Amino acid sequence: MEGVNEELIRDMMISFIMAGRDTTSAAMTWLFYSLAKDIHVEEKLVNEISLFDDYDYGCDYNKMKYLQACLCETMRLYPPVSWDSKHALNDDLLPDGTPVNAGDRVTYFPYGMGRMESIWGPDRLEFKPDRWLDNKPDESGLKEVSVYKYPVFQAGPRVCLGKGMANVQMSYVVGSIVKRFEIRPVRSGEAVYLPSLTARMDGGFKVVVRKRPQRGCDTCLYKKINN
Ligand code: HEM
Repeated sequence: MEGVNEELIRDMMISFIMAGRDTTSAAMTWLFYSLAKDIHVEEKLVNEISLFDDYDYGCDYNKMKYLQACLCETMRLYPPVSWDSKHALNDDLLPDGTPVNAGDRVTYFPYGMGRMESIWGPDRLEFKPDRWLDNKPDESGLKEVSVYKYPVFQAGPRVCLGKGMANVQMSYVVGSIVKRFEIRPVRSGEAVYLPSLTARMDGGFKVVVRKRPQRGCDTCLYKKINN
């Protein structure tokens, strides 16, 4: 492509493919895997999804609290970006006094942080979307968790530019699929998390897909309740 900067094209392709595609597909793979392992969580999610129209999954995704909680919990245990490094240009001092010298590599580790007892408590290794729900009767949101404790999308000035879009995409795809189909793994046993630039499931996720009995959800109870 004459006159077009090849490095720019390369960088944009990396952004499209790695930043925008491999991350969301990895997160959804682990979500389908986690739902198949815990049918109570799956049942609760199907109940919530059946209150919404297909159209709402993308537009009103942040009203679907349990779906958001399932996505957060999946990415806590299986972050699409398991670690990431930066190189210091100049000497610096971290807020806790740790010196960083020019050229040093500093790595943050979402996979490790997602499994730390000091952050998530003794049940840190369990898949429990409820831990994200704010159950105060007057508020219906998700708990506020500092992005510095949960750096799945990075934090600060270089936070993921596609975070909002990723949530819309994943809510739409997961909502549409879970509403219609049951996904069950072909293999039994624990899947293996393969950390890489974007993390994958070893061998992929081979599944059997069955049509789910419909619950008359197209009447969109959510709108009826709220109008
Ligand atoms: C679950 C999905 C996603 C996760 C977990 C995720 C995670 C991350 C992380 C950890 C970074 C920081 C990387 C670094 O500091 O080097 C990042 C950066 C970025 N992400 Fe995402 N991402 C996701 C989806 C997306 C999507 C869908 C897009 C675009 C449509 C996107 C676009 C970007 C871009 C452009 C950056 C670079 C931002 C910068 O350096 O200023 N991401 N993402």
